[in-house]
Amino acid sequence: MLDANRLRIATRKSALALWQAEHVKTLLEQFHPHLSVELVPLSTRGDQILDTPLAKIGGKALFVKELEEAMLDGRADLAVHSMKDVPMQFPEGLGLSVILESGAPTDAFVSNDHASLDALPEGARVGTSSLRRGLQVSARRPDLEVLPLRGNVQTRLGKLDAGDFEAIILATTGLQRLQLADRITAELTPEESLPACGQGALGIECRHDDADLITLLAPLDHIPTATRVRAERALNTRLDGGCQVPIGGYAVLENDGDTLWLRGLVGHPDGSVVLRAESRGSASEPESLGIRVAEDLLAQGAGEILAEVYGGADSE
Ligand SMILES: NCc1[nH]cc(CCC(=O)O)c1CC(=O)O
Repeated sequence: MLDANRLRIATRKSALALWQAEHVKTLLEQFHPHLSVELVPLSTRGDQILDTPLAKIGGKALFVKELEEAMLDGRADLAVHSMKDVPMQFPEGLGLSVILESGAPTDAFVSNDHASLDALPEGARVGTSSLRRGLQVSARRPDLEVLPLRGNVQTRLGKLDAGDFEAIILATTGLQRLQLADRITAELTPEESLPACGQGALGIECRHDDADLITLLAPLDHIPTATRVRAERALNTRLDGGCQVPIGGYAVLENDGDTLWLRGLVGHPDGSVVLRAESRGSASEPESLGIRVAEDLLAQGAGEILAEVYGGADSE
């Protein structure tokens, strides 16, 4: 932190990224009225390459590299990330300092003509580039045609409205944050679409050695969300999951926050195999619960499915 009264948030320029950065700015200025927080909008390589499947261009790290460089060379103090997009490893000197209270963790079914996934006509086209979403759609409705859909939230809705698809699947919270909740036709239950690890939650990345900044960020930390996300990320890490993977992980707190219930899923991208595991454990040890559920999935053959997806250039 160069200046005790001024903080700079590195952010991508998409509407969702800007909303998230503004949200953190508002919270920080509420907790610390003397602070002035500004946004530093940056273009990332990921934003510039829109037509190639993410798995082929090196995954979601492409969306954070420029932000991380800005923090490392002192052009910015912090960056706000959707926890489901944050890689497990951080560059030397950077780390996750806090996890904010989660929005809705679910996926949303969005269609202009059809009320639900089950109500789609045979052969209908469903847009999503998420292997996790696609495989769950295909497993439930093998007759549907799951097609790639990339771009920011508005671009994806535009392609639906243009008639490219009968329905698309998006994150509920992304639509809510952009004041587009009225586009949600039906919120998918975790049984219909198990969310991604960390979905709905925001995290803040900054330099490890920036002790003053870490003190300022502390009031934004939300322990129940952090607990949930730690279990989900431990599951993902034990499965050796990168970002673009056919893995779901979703934990909820029970018993006044004493117990965590974690459900995990790994599937073949075409939906022909779906492995599920779940377990409950102490909320004081989220990582061991995540590892346990991951090992249950591995015992069922998750490793073979994931090796095929990572190794197979023709998986997308
Ligand atoms: N993949 C892009 C992305 N990253 C985070 C969100 C939504 C916000 C969140 O889940 O925290 C979205 C949009 C989407 O998946 O529809």
